[in-house]
Amino acid sequence: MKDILLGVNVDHIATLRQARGTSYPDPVHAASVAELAGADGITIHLREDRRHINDRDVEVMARTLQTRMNLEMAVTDEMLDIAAQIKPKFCCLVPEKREELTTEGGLDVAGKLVKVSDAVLRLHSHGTTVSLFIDADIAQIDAAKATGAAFIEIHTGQYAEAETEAEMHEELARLIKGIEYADSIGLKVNAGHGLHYFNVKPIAAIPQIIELNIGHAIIARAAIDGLDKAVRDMKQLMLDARAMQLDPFNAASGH
Ligand SMILES: CC(=O)[C@@H](O)[C@H](O)COP(=O)(O)O
Ligand SMILES: NCC(=O)COP(=O)(O)O
Repeated sequence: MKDILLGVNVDHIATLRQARGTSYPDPVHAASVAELAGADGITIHLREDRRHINDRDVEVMARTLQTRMNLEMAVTDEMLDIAAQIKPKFCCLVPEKREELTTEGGLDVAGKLVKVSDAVLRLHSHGTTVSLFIDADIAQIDAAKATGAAFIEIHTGQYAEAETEAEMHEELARLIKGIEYADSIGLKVNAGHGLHYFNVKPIAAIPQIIELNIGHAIIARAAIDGLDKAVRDMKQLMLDARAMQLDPFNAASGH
């Protein structure tokens, strides 16, 4: 069974920096620490409002990352122009609303098929591999396939926000159904949003998942225990779940 990869999202190092308008903490430094601790890639979300990651962070990381950049961005001309300059290894197209606290759902690929397909084509033209951040919904998965994107990233937010074990199992079943379907039609599957140290194992145990992108929980843990330990512990939980070939539902029940 293939090892699962960890993409560390360093957005919220930049959130701390923006809180006071200082030059520290630097997400570029955090990315380097995360890579040395075992991150397989670095995810950064350049939002239209630059509330955390800014253009300087993207430009510097494009030159300094030793693993690879996964640039999350909205499907806009501004962001596509930036991606054409930076040429990240990966780009994940995400929905974005200025008023949202964080990403609230998956990209409506089915409803914006021509726009998203054109964006995928433009990103492919400069060698960027594209992932689409979508809900585990068959119509969205079919639409993602139709755009020509190689990857999808399944939104795990509803699973992460489940309040009861029954709800968590229901969400897990929905995610597994979508992930298995996406894999069956030739899409490569990543997952992310809201994952933390106590809910990651059932998701990491799903064999079709290639990579988990995790940010908020790792950066929050880093504030207490340091980023090196926060990354190493998360990666170990993921590798253990995969190596033990855990049943996701048993893992969700704490077995
Ligand atoms: C798409 C997604 O779930 C996250 O990677 C995204 O970055 C969340 O936005 P914030 O980082 O602004 O919370
Ligand atoms: N795409 C998910 C991601 O990069 C990190 O999301 P979160 O762990 O900060 O919720």
